[in-house]
Amino acid sequence: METELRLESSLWVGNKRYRAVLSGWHFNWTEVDKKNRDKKTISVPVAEVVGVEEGRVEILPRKSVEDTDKDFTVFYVKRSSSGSSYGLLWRLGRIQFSCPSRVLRDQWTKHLRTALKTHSPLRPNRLLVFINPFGGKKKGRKIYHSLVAPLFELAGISSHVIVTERANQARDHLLKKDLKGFDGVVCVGGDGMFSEILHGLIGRTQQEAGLSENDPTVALQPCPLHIGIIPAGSTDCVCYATVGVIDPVTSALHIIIGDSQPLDVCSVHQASALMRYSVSLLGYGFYGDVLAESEKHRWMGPLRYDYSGTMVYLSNRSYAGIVQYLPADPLLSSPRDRTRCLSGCSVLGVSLNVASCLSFCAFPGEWVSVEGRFRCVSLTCMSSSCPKSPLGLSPSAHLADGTGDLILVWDTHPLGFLKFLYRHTSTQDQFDLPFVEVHRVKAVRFSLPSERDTGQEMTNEQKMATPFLCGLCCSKVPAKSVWNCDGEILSSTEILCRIHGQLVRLYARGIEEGAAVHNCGKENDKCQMGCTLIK
Ligand SMILES: CCCCCCCCCCCCC/C=C/[C@@H](O)[C@H](COP(=O)(O)O)NC(=O)CCCCC
Ligand SMILES: Nc1ncnc2c1ncn2[C@@H]1O[C@H](COP(=O)(O)OP(=O)(O)O)[C@@H](O)[C@H]1O
Ligand SMILES: [Ca+2]
Repeated sequence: METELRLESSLWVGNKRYRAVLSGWHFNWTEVDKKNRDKKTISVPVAEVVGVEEGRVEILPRKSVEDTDKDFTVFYVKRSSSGSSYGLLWRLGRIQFSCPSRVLRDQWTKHLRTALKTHSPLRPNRLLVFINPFGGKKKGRKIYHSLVAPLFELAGISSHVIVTERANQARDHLLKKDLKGFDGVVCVGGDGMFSEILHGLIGRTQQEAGLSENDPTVALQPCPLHIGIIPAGSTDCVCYATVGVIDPVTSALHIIIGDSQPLDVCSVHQASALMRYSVSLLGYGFYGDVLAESEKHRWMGPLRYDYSGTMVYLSNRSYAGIVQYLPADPLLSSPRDRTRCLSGCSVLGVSLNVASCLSFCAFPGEWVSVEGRFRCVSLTCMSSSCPKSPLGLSPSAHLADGTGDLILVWDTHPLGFLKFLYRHTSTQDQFDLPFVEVHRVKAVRFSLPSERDTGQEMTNEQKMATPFLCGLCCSKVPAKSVWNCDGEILSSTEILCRIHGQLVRLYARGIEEGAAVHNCGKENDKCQMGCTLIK
């Protein structure tokens, strides 16, 4: 049995005396003062101690060390509300203690360091860091060197940094180079950069396990290395949906303390070839068109999505398609149950087993099939919340339950579609519209109806409702859209998608919410459930 590391003594902070206690999972200190009648204690979980240094140490604005005999400095995670976002910002807290003797100081630093190792086994020692210098507002390098690297250094993490010189360099490195000695891979960039790391690590893991990624029925091997995301992109959806804020310091602290969040991944196949993996948005129709349009305007930076979104909305397109899906167990959860997947969420699941995946061919009866014209067809393994849409594409989706949410938006009047889109920016239910359906699924297949049905002439009504782009200059609606797969355009339209439960792990812990109302009626720190009602 593990022996409890306990240490208790009087310590000084400035000219005030404190009772400091290290016991079990916590380190806390209480001012010993008659005026502190309510005995206000600051308590830090040992797992959230970032580092312990001898002497009086500061790291911001730059590192300074006053090497004294009887002092030690503790750095820890301090939370603050993030204002506009749902999650909490993490900042580096610092406290400098003075001991009556050097012996006691050494005892404190030794005990705290041992406790750290015992209580957070997943803390990384060595990281491989990829920086995309062109992501988002092109600030990746600056963000890493000024905000993240000093924290890694403080925590004793050594990192090998690669600033990418081309697209797919990070993916290729992970597929081919020696990864021995690394505990995790960090990407500094956006969802596209994350996707490179995802493909590199999943591919490498399957190669080493001798599994074929091209076979959609194969049970893929989970990746051993953790992934950390330092947000420096345009949408930063994966970071937002797993941490709750877009903040490099918060993300760096999650990496340092070795937080671990499993994540579902969707594999996308065409015939018997793997096309790509997706974790956030796999979208056909509106989201595919927005991505295709936005690629022409990359020079605009993150604003390209706002511009292209407006243009594509005004082009008023819908597309014919056949969607088949394998529903998940409705007794376990539903995309409309108004729960949210928050830190400590208990809605977990495993991957679709091989037999039920094969049953797509063998037992078509389990699959549901719908056909018609759609504004958009989207599949997401997580909420896909992002700063544009704080509750996301599917607010009750779960990060690690082995399912995805399929959102079908049938063709509708332009104002109806605008209402649907607009609801993503507030807490209004975007699924509570007559032309929208949402299904929790384990697999999806998309195909096109026969050719003569797709190149339809525009009706006069459609022409009137289409004041820009194709409506004014063309007489045909484009026959097909493209798939937006986490920000990459897929080269095929007809695809088979399968959700793999918990295929990768991130240095994150899900969204920590400030003042939330829980299903169990208890407050945040007492709730055992993890899931809360939508605010
Ligand atoms: C009238 C107001 C309309 C607001 C619509 C809001 C809907 C927003 C949902 C966004 C979901 C985003 C899911 C994430 C997608 C990213 O993977 C992808 C690539 O990101 P990056 O690598 O950072 O460039 N981003 C997009 O495809 C952008 C979609 C924007 C749609 C308007
Ligand atoms: N050095 C580079 N030059 C050009 N493209 C790159 C480079 N490094 C990464 N990329 C690619 O840039 C794309 C977008 O990167 P990302 O970091 O997601 O930024 P954004 O969120 O602005 O799209 C990714 O698909 C990635 O493959
Ligand atoms: Ca999921």
